[in-house]
Amino acid sequence: MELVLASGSPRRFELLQLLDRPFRVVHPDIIEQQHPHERPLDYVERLAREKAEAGAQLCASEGLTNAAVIGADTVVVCADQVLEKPRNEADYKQMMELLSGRAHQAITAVALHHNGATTSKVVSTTVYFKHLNAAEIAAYWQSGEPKDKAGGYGIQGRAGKFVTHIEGSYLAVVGLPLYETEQLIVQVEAAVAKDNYER
Ligand SMILES: Cc1cn([C@H]2C[C@H](O)[C@@H](COP(=O)(O)OP(=O)(O)OP(=O)(O)O)O2)c(=O)[nH]c1=O
Repeated sequence: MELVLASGSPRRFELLQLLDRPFRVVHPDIIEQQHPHERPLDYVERLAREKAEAGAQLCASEGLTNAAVIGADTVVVCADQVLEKPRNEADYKQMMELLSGRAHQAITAVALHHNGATTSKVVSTTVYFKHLNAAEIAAYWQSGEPKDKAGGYGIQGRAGKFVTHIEGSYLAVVGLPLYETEQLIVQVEAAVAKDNYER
């Protein structure tokens, strides 16, 4: 079984390295569009599963049929609004004004596809932001950090100083919850070992 990360996120690459298992990376391209009335938790989980499954197809097209492929997705949810990557500075500003001085959910789903089946877990973390003034919001955009991050911020970067506390998983906010990811891998490994034993 070969482990594969289906992601272009440098955060997910760095985090997955911490599991000390060799893996390769593929870059599937999927459409990230919430369905009407789709709950945020369901949306994030669907995207993680679609990324893992699209990654498995890419692997299969390269002749790698025994891959265990990881996909993940992160969104921020605040006041019933789903915040993904900001489209531009104005979009970013709206996000920061919404997040300022209140709590929101950072939701990450991780999925693992192996041998035609996909398993997944969703982790929701509550993140509390201090009140942000216009100068702080403008300066943070100039840092370049917000552009490629859900909700327009990176807790692991300069936005760390905006966060008063969290309830949940820090690594899930950054993009890949390691405990849950390891659990999914171990479950698949156990199923493969059982299958080999019974043959
Ligand atoms: C909230 C938050 C998000 N993020 C990042 C994690 C993800 O890379 C990104 C959310 O976008 P995603 O669409 O989940 O992922 P992605 O497009 O970066 O990568 P992939 O190829 O796997 O689809 O936001 C942080 O780095 N720090 C944070 O605090």
